[in-house]
Amino acid sequence: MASPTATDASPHSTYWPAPFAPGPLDATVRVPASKSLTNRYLVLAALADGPSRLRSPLHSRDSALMVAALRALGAGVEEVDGEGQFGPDLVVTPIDQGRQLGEVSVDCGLAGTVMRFVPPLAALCSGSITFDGDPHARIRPMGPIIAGLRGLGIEVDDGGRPALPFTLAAGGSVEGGHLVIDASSSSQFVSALLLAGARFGQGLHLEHSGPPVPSLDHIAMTVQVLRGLGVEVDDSVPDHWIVSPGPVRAFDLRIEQDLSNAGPFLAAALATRGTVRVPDWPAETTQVGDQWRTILARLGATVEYEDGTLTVTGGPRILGADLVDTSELAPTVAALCALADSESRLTGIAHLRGHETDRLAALVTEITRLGGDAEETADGLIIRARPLHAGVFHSYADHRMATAGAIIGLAVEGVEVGDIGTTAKTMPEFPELWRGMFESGPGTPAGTGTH
Ligand SMILES: O=C(O)C1=C[C@@H](OP(=O)(O)O)[C@@H](O)[C@H](O)C1
Ligand SMILES: C=C(OP(=O)(O)O)C(=O)O
Repeated sequence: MASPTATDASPHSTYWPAPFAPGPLDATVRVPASKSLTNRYLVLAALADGPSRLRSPLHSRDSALMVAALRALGAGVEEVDGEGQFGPDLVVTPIDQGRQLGEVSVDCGLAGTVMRFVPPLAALCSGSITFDGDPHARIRPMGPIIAGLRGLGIEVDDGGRPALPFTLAAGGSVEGGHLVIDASSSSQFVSALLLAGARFGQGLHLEHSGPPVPSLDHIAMTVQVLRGLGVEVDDSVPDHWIVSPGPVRAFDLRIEQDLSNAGPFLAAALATRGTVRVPDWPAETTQVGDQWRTILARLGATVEYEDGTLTVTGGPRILGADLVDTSELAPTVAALCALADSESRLTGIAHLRGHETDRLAALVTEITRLGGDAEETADGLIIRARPLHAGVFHSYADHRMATAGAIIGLAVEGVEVGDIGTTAKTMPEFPELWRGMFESGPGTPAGTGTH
C-alpha cells in the first residue's frame, strides 16, 4: 500500500483500495441529509422566533462545525431521538442578540457554509468573534463577506488580508440597507447575507456587481428556504435580492437527503453498466443534485423516476458531453468523463479553484496520474477518452475528490484513494455505503445492514 503524501490532508491518512466491480452493480442506496439544507436551516433556527426542530439532519464534519459555531454564539442545540437512519434530530433554541458573549472563537474547518454563513449571523450578536479554520480554509475566498460586513458598518480586523482568520466586533444589531458585493467567486456570499438579512433593522437590498455569480441553484435554494419560513424576498431583478425585515418563523421539518452526495452512487451505475436506485428522491427540490437526472442521461444512462425512486441504469458505454456550470457536481461528472469513450468539455466552473482544493488542478493531476487525458481551461476542463490504469488518486482534503477516485476505482482495478476519511466532511458513512452497494440489491438499501 502506498504511503500518504502532502496531497492527502490527514497526517494519519492511509490509502483506501477502491472496491473494483468486475460486473454490473445492482444496488439501492439512501444517503445522509443535505449539507446545504442542514446548514441553512441551522442558521435560520438560530435566528428564528422560537425553538425549531430539524428532522433527519446531516451529521458530518460540516454540520458539526455549524452546530459548534451556533453554540459558541449562544444558541442551544440539542440532539433528540428521531426516525432518521443516520443519526438524531436536532432541536435549536435561538440566539439572544442582547447577551454579551465576550470573546468567542469559531472554527470553520474547511466548510464554506460555516465560514460564509456564520459571520453575518455573528454580526447580530454582542461580542468579539474570531473566525479561523483549516490551513486550506485560509486561502478560500472570503473578501466579499469581510467587505460586505464592513459595508454594513461592522468593524472587522483581518490583519490587512481579507481572509481567515479575522475578528469582528459585533454590537447586537445591524441596520442593513443597500449593499453591493462581488459574488463572482462564490454564491455563498449572497446566501450568507440573505440568510441574516431579515434580522437587519431595515432588511437588506443586496446587489451583485462583477462577473457572473456561480452556483445560482444554491441561491435559489436560500430564497426558497427563507420564503418557506415567512421571510419576504424579492429576486425578480437579476443580481438584486431584497429581503424585507421581519421575523424568521420557527419550524419543525425533515431535511431531504443530499442529492449531490447521491451522485457518486448513481455514477456507479454508469461506471459498472449496472443499476442504482435512490428511494425518497424528492419530487420537487431546490438541490442542484436534481440535475443528475439530465446530466447522467447526457452521459448515456437511462434515468427513470417512479414512486419517489430515481433509478439510473448505465448504458453499454459512457458518452462524453459538454456540460455548463455543474457546480459542486463537477468532480463526480469529471470522474465519469474520465471513463467516457469520447471528449467532454466542462465549462462555467472556474470558481472550483476556490473550493476545498483547487479542484480543476487536482482533477487534471489525478486523472493524468492514472493515465488519463485531462486539461485545464480558463473556466473548466477538457477530458479526452484514454484508457486508465491502476494507481493512487489523491484527495487533497476534498470529499468530492475522494468520491471521484472511488468512482474511477469501480471501473479500473487497483485504484487507491488517499484519505478516504475526508468524506466525513459531508458523508462520514461513505466507505460503508459504498461497500454496501456490492451487497445490496433491488430492495435492500446499502448501509442498512451490517457491513
Ligand atoms: O450554498 C451552498 O450550500 C453551496 C454553494 C456552492 O458554493 P459555490 O458557489 O462556492 O460553488 C456549492 O458549491 C457548495 O458546495 C454549497
Ligand atoms: C464546495 C463545497 O463545499 P463548501 O460548502 O465547503 O464550499 C462542496 O461541498 O462541494
